[in-house]
Amino acid sequence: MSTAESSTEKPAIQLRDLALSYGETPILRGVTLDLARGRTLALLGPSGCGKTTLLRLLAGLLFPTRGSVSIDGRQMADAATGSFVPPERRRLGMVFQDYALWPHMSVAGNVAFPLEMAGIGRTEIDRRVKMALDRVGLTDLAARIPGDLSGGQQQRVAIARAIVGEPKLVLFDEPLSNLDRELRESLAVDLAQLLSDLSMSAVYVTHDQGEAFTIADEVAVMQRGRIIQLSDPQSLVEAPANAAVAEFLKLGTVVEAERQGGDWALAGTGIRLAMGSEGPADANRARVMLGRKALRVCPDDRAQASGQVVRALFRGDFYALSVALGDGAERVEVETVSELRRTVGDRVGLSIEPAGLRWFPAN
Ligand SMILES: Nc1ncnc2c1ncn2[C@@H]1O[C@H](COP(=O)(O)OP(=O)(O)OP(=O)(O)O)[C@@H](O)[C@H]1O
Repeated sequence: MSTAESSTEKPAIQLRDLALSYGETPILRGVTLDLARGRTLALLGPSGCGKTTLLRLLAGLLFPTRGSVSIDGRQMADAATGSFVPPERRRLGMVFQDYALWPHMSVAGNVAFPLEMAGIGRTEIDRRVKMALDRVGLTDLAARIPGDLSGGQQQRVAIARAIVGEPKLVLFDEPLSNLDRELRESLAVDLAQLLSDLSMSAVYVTHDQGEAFTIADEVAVMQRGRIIQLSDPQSLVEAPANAAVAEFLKLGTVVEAERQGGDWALAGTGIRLAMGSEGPADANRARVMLGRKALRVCPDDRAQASGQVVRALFRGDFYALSVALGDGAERVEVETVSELRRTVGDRVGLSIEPAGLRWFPAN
């Protein structure tokens, strides 16, 4: 294999058992992953799960308590040997929340800024700025100031500034989180297109799953300092690795199930979910996710369960319903959809589609 060939195979990122603690408190608990070049990885998870900590370890703003970080085949930090490459020598681009553009500087001035800080000569700066603006389609707006640009154009300035130094990896720290939902959704689509056109390797921190699914090739779902699943967006939805992922992604309602007379039923109720052959073998209790397609509102004579509508939201061409099944301590709320209008307090019959259930081991 030639050197050129082998160098193209170096992963953009390699993390090995990466951990970080503050004193006795573990924050990141051993993350191992590879990201291939030109791919975008989203770090997705609830507040406090360690996304920013992982990003800061990649950026070189934190030193790991355990494990190692390599970027583009080069070791950047290794807790075992103490080796450490400082942030300014990691060849990274960063895009922050709200882009952090200088309001008084022109578009070209903003993009030139990191090169000026690095002491690069004027002619070279002009050449690189022109190239970066060209790549993001902003050449004609070089003399404008950020305040005179649309949200999408400002995003492009921030990206041009992040790529002007020809980084090996671009880190995005919740860049859209302070924007309103409509703008966020349209900018996420633009950004996904731009990242794919630029073939950049990127890591994107977000707590918004829609944004992660739009932008990323791979999504790492994090919980309490660990990656609980790393997959492409479609596999995450179709095959959540465990109940925690299914619950975090709100793919449906996860409920307790128990065997009753050989078949599976909603725990504590007589509501039959599946025949014994359709649930997990060798267990008497399990957890099961009732996805929206697992339950259908149907006429009473075909219903396998009935419940009371506790929430009904009109979504344009259907109603999203929350239905309470069972009663007392065993009452559970499940989500379903109905094409016919239903209101709070209505009793509805539900049919259960075993193919729409996803089984997980009991806790
Ligand atoms: N300097 C510090 N000392 C002690 N604990 C810290 C420090 N910095 C962060 N933490 C804790 O580490 C945990 C993970 O923080 P981190 O910022 O990585 O989470 P996050 O997933 O990015 O959350 P968010 O979405 O809210 O930004 C949090 O519980 C936080 O309080």
